[in-house]
Amino acid sequence: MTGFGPRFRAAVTARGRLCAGIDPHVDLLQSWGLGADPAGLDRFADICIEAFGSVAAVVKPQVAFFEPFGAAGLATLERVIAGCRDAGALVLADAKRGDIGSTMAAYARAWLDDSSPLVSDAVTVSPYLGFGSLEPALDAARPAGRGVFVLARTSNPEGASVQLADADGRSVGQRIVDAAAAVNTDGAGTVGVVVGATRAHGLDLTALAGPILAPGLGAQGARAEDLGPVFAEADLDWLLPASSRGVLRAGPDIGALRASFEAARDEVESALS
Ligand SMILES: O=C(O)c1cc(=O)[nH]c(=O)n1[C@@H]1O[C@H](COP(=O)(O)O)[C@@H](O)[C@H]1O
Repeated sequence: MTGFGPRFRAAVTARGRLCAGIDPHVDLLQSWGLGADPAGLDRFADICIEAFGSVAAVVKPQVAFFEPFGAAGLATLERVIAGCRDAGALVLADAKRGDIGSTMAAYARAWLDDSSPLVSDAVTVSPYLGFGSLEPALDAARPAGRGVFVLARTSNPEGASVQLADADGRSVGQRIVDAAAAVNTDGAGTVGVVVGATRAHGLDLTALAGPILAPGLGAQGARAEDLGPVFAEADLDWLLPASSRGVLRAGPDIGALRASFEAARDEVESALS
């Protein structure tokens, strides 16, 4: 089985470096003329699958926006995942899971195991219970060629108080990056990190050898031209900037939505070239 790293690299080489976030905020549903109900969510999902599935290297459904609809929301999320994967996109489930190892194993089954209707190509995880607690997710991801994206330096201003804290001479965020790099020495690129595009992060990412998800483009204020300076020291072939609302605001017309994604992706590619 090809590791997640090579699968990621092939996808971004073919389709470009922009992750399409699928975040069905209630105000977006309303501005698309849809109800904030299961039928509206379903229509939003269909439009996103159609607009992004065949053009984006990676799509990232934000699980939190499906959960308020209960079983119906999860059924829609299953369709988003399967529909986008069928259309050739890698699906990164933005679930930000994290728990003690035995519970982490259940999260790994949910998001990374073929037996689950939610199986995705990768999932976001939180390392707050210690990087080692993520081991069951890494063990599930590795043999399946799937990936795990670990929060390191998030795009929100509040992240600094924890992520920049000193941990024996390195920041907490740097320790997460270094732990990810140690796993990736096997060349599979199983572990990615999440580093917001919104500000200087102060991390040394040079040894990572895995993907860098960089949310914050668009609605949170980061621009394509910020990416070069913010990630000056990183290997830009691993960079995956992400935008959700900034692109989604162009809906509900499928053509306009896809054009908005493609314009943002082209801006990223020309800024990084
Ligand atoms: O893991 C993430 O994707 C993530 C990490 C981070 O540091 N910041 C961040 O905004 N995100 C997610 O990325 C998306 C950003 O959405 P927009 O601000 O609408 O582009 C949301 O789904 C966030 O939960």
